Amino acid sequence: MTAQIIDGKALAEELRQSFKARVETLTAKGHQPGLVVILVGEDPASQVYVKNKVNGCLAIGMHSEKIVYDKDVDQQVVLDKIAELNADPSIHGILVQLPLPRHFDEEKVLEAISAEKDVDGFHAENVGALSQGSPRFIPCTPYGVMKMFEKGNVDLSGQEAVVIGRSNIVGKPMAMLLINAGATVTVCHSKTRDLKFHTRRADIVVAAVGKPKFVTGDMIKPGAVVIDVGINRLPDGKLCGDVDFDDCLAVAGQITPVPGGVGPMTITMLLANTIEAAERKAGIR
Ligand SMILES: Nc1nc(=O)c2c([nH]1)NC[C@@H]1CN(c3ccc(C(=O)N[C@@H](CCC(=O)O)C(=O)O)cc3)C=[N+]21
Ligand SMILES: [Mg+2]
Repeated sequence: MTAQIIDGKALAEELRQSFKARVETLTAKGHQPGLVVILVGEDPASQVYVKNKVNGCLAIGMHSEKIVYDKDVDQQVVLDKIAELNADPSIHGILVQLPLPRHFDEEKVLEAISAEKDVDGFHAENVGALSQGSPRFIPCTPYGVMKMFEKGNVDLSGQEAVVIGRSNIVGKPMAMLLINAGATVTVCHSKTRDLKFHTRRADIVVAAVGKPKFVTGDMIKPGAVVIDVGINRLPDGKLCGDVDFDDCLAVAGQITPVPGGVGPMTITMLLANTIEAAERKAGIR
């Protein structure tokens, strides 16, 4: 048996094409969607992601700009910029690229972003709305994964789902979305005693651990859907996920690749959230 591959890159492109008309309508009404990405420091991987985000916006007619600060910048400078962007009617989405340098209070920075412009969905108000089952902005990576389930015709209701990783960015919101969709959800993490016991009985496994090729074929139930959220840079410069793709390919029913899986979908859902923010402001939804 060979798993069906869920092509995130193709789905991302399909969705981005469908966004163009919405952007055009908004622009004609004087509400061209605008996203600002704030980057602190010069981490090369972050620079690539930020460039992909800005270019993804521009390619479908949105406005986008990045603001780059030196890694030693005073936190107050960033907070003042966020306040300015909160008040700027031409900007609908604000994203502060994580992680921030150590002298930053990450929570304070994220809470400074207006909840209406928090296209990452990391603001406490938006986290609360999601956990109550009435999301306003869904965090981009888990949102992208949900779209991939849709594309792969994965019916989540009643399914056993295991999320590996409990981060605020991926694991927790992913678990919330799966619960809201009717799955029975187990969240595993570094303290989990017998990980394989859990993953072996799962119909759906979402890996967000940050360890290259961590999930192997023997951990997977035959036919399961395996979603790889990991982005690990190997010493040879190659990108690799948290899933041992070649090993799981023979066991899984459906699987996502890295690159070309969840990553492109993350950026696509960032565009979707920014467009949605502009539509709300324009009174379209
Ligand atoms: N506030 C904030 N929001 C984020 O959404 C956020 C963040 N901070 N910090 C970093 C992570 C990481 N992230 C990625 C997005 C796209 C790809 C992506 O497009 N990956 C391509 C490959 C890109 C490459 O070649 O490096 C792929 O998987 O095919 C990867 C990683 C968003 N993040
Ligand atoms: Mg963890």
